[in-house]
Amino acid sequence: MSVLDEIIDGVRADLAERQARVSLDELKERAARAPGAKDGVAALRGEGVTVICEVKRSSPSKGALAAIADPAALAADYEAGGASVISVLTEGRRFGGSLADLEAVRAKVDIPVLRKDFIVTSYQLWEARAYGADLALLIVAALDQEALVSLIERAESIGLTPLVEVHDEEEAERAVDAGAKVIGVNARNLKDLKVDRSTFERVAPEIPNHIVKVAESGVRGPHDLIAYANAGADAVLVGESLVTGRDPRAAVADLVAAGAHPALRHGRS
Ligand SMILES: O=C(O)c1ccccc1NCC(=O)[C@H](O)[C@H](O)COP(=O)(O)O
Repeated sequence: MSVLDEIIDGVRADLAERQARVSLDELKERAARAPGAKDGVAALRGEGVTVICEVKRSSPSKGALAAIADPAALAADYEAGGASVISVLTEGRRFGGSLADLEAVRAKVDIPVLRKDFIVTSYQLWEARAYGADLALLIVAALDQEALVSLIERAESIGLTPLVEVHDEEEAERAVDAGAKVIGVNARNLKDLKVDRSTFERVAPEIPNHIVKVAESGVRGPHDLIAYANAGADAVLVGESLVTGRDPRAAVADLVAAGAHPALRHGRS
């Protein structure tokens, strides 16, 4: 069984437990009371390369990364450093996240918030909206084409911006065909969990320029952001280097400054 399949098995078990406790109607009522969703596409199409900063406690590839007792305080630091979007990993078993993290972050920051999880049903999209997310991750490798199209449509219909994640050229073609407006190319191979930063350079040409291109994983500092930008990234998504660093706010500010450099715009769409 692949790592992705194992993660999704756990996600489905936890999901069944939540569905038994909270009906879809209750979630929809909660979503109706949530603040209106912010425009994820507009937030990611900034002047320079925009930065998505992740609240990430642990991961299948690295195990424990950071305790993060106060995810909202970390998100506030990210926002103060100039982040455009906060990514909150809500998967509990492997990443140590929760919907409570999402809710706390939403209550603290003004910028859009991404629910980063392994979404396989529309119930999870309603959860995302009910707990204040503005964007939701959809992983092409986890979905057949019919489910991908249907979840993109459902997400957009409830105000969420789908960030559609791909790992190779074939998945990029599926994401484009499905109508994605934001596509993330994840450099972390889901089979062996190794990061190969050249994945973005290889896959990005398959994505038309009207679609926002996000380079995900493996950003250790400004030099990696610059390399992704020169390969055509409009945004980068950063987790590990921020949660393990000493000063997340300063680290984000360094990334944002690098992304705002006028010379980079030549490489961008
Ligand atoms: O991080 C992992 O080990 C991982 C394993 C399996 C599926 C997803 C995984 N990570 C989620 C992410 O996509 C990253 O958290 C995100 O791109 C940030 O990457 P990084 O800056 O390298 O932490």
